[in-house]
Amino acid sequence: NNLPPGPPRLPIIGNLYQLGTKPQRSMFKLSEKYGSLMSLKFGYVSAVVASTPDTVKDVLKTFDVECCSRPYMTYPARITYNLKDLAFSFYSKYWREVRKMTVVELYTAKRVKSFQHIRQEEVGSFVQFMIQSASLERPVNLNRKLVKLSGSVICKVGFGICLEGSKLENAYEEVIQGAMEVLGSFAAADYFPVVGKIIDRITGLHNKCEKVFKALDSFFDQSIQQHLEDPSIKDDIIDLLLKMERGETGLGEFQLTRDNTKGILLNLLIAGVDTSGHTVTWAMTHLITNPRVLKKAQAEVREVIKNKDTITEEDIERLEYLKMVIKETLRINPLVPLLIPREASKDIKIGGYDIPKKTWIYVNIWAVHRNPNVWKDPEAFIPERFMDSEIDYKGLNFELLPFGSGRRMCPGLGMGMALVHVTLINLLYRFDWKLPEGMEVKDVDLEESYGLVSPKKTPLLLIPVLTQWT
Ligand code: HEM
Repeated sequence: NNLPPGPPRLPIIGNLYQLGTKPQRSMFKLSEKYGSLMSLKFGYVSAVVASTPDTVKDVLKTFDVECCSRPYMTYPARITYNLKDLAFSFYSKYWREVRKMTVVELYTAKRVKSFQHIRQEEVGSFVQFMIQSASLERPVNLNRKLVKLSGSVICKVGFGICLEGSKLENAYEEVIQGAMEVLGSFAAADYFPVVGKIIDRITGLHNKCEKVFKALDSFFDQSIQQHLEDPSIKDDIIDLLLKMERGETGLGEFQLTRDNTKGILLNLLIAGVDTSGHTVTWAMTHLITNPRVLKKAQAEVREVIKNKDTITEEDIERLEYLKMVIKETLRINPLVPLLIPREASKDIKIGGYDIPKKTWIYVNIWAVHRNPNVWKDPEAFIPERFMDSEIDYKGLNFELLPFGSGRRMCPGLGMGMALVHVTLINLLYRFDWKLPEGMEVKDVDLEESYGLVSPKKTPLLLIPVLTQWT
């Protein structure tokens, strides 16, 4: 075969030793030397990595059908009730039915709009918390508070229950973060048959997966039980899934079981929570370290919103600079830097190279978003680069793909971005921000941690300051 070039590999482990703790960065560096389509070997798994807009376009557009399945991954399979979900299941009739159903039930613009009052309510309580912290001049851990905010919204939208008082209330952060680590891990079990499972037991990955699975499972049981006991909770996604289980309505040719219901719910919880919350944390991190941008964004928000008591999602449209700030945040810190791995479902040829069937395909959008041929001074946070630019994140511009593109593109874009915008508007409109005593801008680090998502590694601590707009 004429495979894409790649770095030399060690016997047995292949290139695994080169991934380090931040695979997106290591792969980016390697691609600068070995090319925009690069071969890697992880144990017995052959993989390719696409790292530039052109090669990514080949994978996500030209060969979307051939590249949109997912490989079988041991721990995602366990957490998703053996691939009964949307994000990790193979490209199949089942996936198509679940995607169609969840898009209609949750992700259309109309549905997203219908959940506006929930976002409004939850952001309202979040603002109240900030006001208290501001009056006590107490630093707030924004990572934690923002993930909790998106968790509260998702619990109400998807599960019809309050996060507070639920089985996840106290373990919430730990469970979601653990799930992301397990889902994004380069697990030995996937690359070394038999012995890999033993390695994962030694490293603790197996146990972590079991712990996370049990916590999530009992949360799903609780939400489902609540629906079964209280007939007044109806017309939400759980209600529909339960009707499908009972055969009152169908999902194509499929008869749903409780595991299908839980698998589908899992995506909603996991995909919806970390992503939106951490995107706002990254935006605030870049704003506090770029006072010029913070000032400009605040001035715009305050000018447009003026003295309105309630900030609505209709206000977003008029906030041109804020939208650029968010785009720039998603460019520098795409929350899912390698997307979710794909697998070639047949032999294909990309850029003259052979990609054999069953090859795992990684799309390194972290690298795409730093491509020097597209982005001048790529590490600098400059929202103005989007001024007079057509580039958007909706999957049509292969230079900016925080939500992916093609058949597997994130269906939750609208829901996620509505929360990101409305939260950020509130934070900028109502408060000024300062660093905790003794800290300076240069002390705020920009290091990300790696899992399926890449949040800021050390929490962002900021003190909200009351203003005339609070
Ligand atoms: C800022 C917020 C978000 C970002 C940056 C984001 C990003 C992504 C990315 C990059 C993917 C993988 C696409 C691929 O593999 O090609 C994805 C998949 C997915 N996302 Fe999102 N997401 C966000 C919010 C949400 C929300 C709020 C939900 C649901 C409530 C959601 C549900 C999903 C699902 C179900 C998938 C799997 C789709 C499939 O494989 O068919 N996402 N997301």
